[in-house]
Amino acid sequence: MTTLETVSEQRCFDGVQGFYKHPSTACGGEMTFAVYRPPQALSGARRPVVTWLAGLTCTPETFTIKAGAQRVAAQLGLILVMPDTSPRGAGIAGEDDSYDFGSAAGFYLDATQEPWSRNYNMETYVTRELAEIVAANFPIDAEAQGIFGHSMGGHGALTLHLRHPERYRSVSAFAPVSAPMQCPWGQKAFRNYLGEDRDAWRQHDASELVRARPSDARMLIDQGRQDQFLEEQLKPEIFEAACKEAGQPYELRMHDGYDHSYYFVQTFIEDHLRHHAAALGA
Ligand SMILES: N[C@@H](CCC(=O)N[C@@H](CS)C(=O)NCC(=O)O)C(=O)O
Repeated sequence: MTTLETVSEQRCFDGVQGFYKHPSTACGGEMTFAVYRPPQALSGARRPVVTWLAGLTCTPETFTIKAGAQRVAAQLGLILVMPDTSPRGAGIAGEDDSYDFGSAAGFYLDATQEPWSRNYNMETYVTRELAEIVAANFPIDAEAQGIFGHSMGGHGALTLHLRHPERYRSVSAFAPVSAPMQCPWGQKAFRNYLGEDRDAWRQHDASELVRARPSDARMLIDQGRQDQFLEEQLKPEIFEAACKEAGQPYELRMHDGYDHSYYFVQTFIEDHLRHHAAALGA
């Protein structure tokens, strides 16, 4: 049984916002994550849980502090889980050199290439190791789990839902990296974590995955039209075309004036929380 250390716990909208750390087998070192427990969960009642995957440069604190999600999660009785965006301090040469690869850029996949494969196993970490730790330590309803995220984390939410539809029944994303094989962020990450095999890349590209195995869940995606990464990195039109072709239920909402920041995320976070609560029967 993994030992969980409480870093901090604070009252928030009659629930508890906590930060925790634990030794991780998947990531070969200590990992930190955050959990918000709504008031309904404090008496031990099992509640639906939604995991938030953050983007490049983020930590478990980013969404926790900037998205303003706790007020509505408290109303809806949703437990929120905020993992880190990569292993930390793995000791791999170059891991801290760039903002879009290595530390804070784990891309929610298991690396197959040395030296990254020793620590950078964020898919196993999020979907198995952390999921088990959360289930053992917090009153989640294991049959009611969803996933959402922003940018690199939007990519993670779409791909982890499509790869594990039985675990994550509801899904949504803000400004996701929608076709990573066709953008610089994705190509850099896939080349270094997965090598040159394009078939391996396809298993982690939402636009490729949705064509191969669409899900029954309706995907909610929000995207700002003034997002500085829209054309070069995010490419929602490729994912939209793939969803149409595959018959994947989805709603892509384009918003005038919004950029890539957490001001955009906090504007629409309530819609996403309600989307998950409705899908999970909260
Ligand atoms: N720092 C990068 C941009 C990184 C970035 O925009 N990260 C997004 C996710 S992809 C984010 O949420 N950053 C944290 C924040 O806004 O607090 C740059 O200089 O271009």
